[in-house]
Amino acid sequence: MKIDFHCKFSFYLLTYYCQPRLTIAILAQTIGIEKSMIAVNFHPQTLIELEHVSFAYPSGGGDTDVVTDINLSIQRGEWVTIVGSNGSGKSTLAKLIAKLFTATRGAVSYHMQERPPIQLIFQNPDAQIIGETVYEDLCFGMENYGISREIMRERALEALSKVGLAAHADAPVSQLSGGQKQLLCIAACLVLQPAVVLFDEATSMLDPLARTKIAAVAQQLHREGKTVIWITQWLDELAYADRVVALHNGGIVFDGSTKEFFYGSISDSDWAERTDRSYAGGLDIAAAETSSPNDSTEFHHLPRDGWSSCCERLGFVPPYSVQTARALLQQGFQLDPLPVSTTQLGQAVRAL
Ligand SMILES: Nc1ncnc2c1ncn2[C@@H]1O[C@H](COP(=O)(O)OP(=O)(O)OP(=O)(O)O)[C@@H](O)[C@H]1O
Repeated sequence: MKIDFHCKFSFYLLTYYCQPRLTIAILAQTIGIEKSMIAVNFHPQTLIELEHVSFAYPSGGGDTDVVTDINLSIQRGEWVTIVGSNGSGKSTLAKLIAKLFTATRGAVSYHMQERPPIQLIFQNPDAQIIGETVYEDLCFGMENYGISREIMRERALEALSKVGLAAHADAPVSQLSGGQKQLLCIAACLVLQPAVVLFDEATSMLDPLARTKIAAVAQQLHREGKTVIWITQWLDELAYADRVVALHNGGIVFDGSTKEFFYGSISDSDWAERTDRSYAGGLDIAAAETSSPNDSTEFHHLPRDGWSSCCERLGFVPPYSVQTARALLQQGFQLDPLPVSTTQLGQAVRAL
C-alpha cells in the first residue's frame, strides 16, 4: 500500500514537470477533488514580468503613451485573456510582451529556459505565412532557430497533427482555407516549442466553425502545459480563461477571474480611480494579486440599477450565458457555480 502510494506520488512529480495541467487533472480525478485545490498548492512559476511598462509610438506631434505603466506577471500554465475596446492598446501590449517593441519606460523580463520563449499568432494569417507549401513554411522558422534538418520533418508532422493538418503537409499554402492557414500559423509556432503562445485576435477573421476549431486547438495546447495569452473582443471566449486582464486607454483596469469580470460589481468611485490610475501609476500590483484567478468568491449581490461589472464598465455586452444567468439570479435562483459559458449555465440550471 505504502510502496504503491510512493510510486504514484513519484510518477505525479515526474510528469508534473512535463505536463503540469494534465498531471493536475489526472491527480484530481484520481483522488476525487477539484483541480484548483491541487493547483494552488504548487508553486507558480512566473514566466513573464512587466514592470511599469509604458510605450509611445514615435510621432510628429510629440510622443503620447498608448500603453501606460503596466504591471503584469504571467505564470507557467496559465491561460490569460486580454480584453479591451478598439484602440485600448491590446496589440501594442502583445508586442511589448513578445519583445517585438521595446518599452519606452519600464522593463519586460523572461524567466524560462525555452528558446524561443514566446511565439505570436496574429489576426491575419496571410501576413505570417512565408512558405509556398505547408512544410516549407514550417521549415522557414526552424531554419531560423537552427533546428537540425534531421528532426525537421518529424517536428513538422508532430505540430501538424496537433492542429489537424497532417494530411496537408505537402499542400500548397494557396489551397488552404482561412481557418486552415491560421492552424498552419499555430503549427509554425509549435515546431519551435515555445513556452508561451500569444494569440492576438487570432479568430477575428474566421467564421464560427473555424473560430471554434482554433479555440479547441489552443485549449488542447493549454491542457498539455502551454501557457496561453489570448487577446480577443469576443467575450464568449473568456470562458477558456483562468484570468482576465482588461485594458482601457492603455492601462490595466481589471486583473482577476472571469467570474469576477462578469459578476463582480465596480462602484462609480472605484471605476474612476481605476481609470485614473490606468493613466498615471498603473494598477497596484499588490491589490491585483489579492484578486486570485482561482478565487472562489461568489458575487451574489444583485445590482439595483443594472449591472456595473467590469464588462459593462468597458462598454461590452456580456455573452448569452451570462445574461441568462443574471436574469435567473434576479428571479431569485441561486446558481452555483456562476456560469461563464453555456455548458456551465446548463450545469448550474440542472443543479437547481
Ligand atoms: N504604428 C502606429 N503608430 C502610431 N500609433 C499607433 C500605431 N499602431 C497603433 N497606434 C495607436 O495606438 C493605440 C493602441 O493601438 P492598438 O492597436 O494597440 O490597440 P488595440 O486595442 O489592439 O486595438 P484593436 O482592437 O482595434 O486592434 C491606438 O490609439 C492606435 O491608434
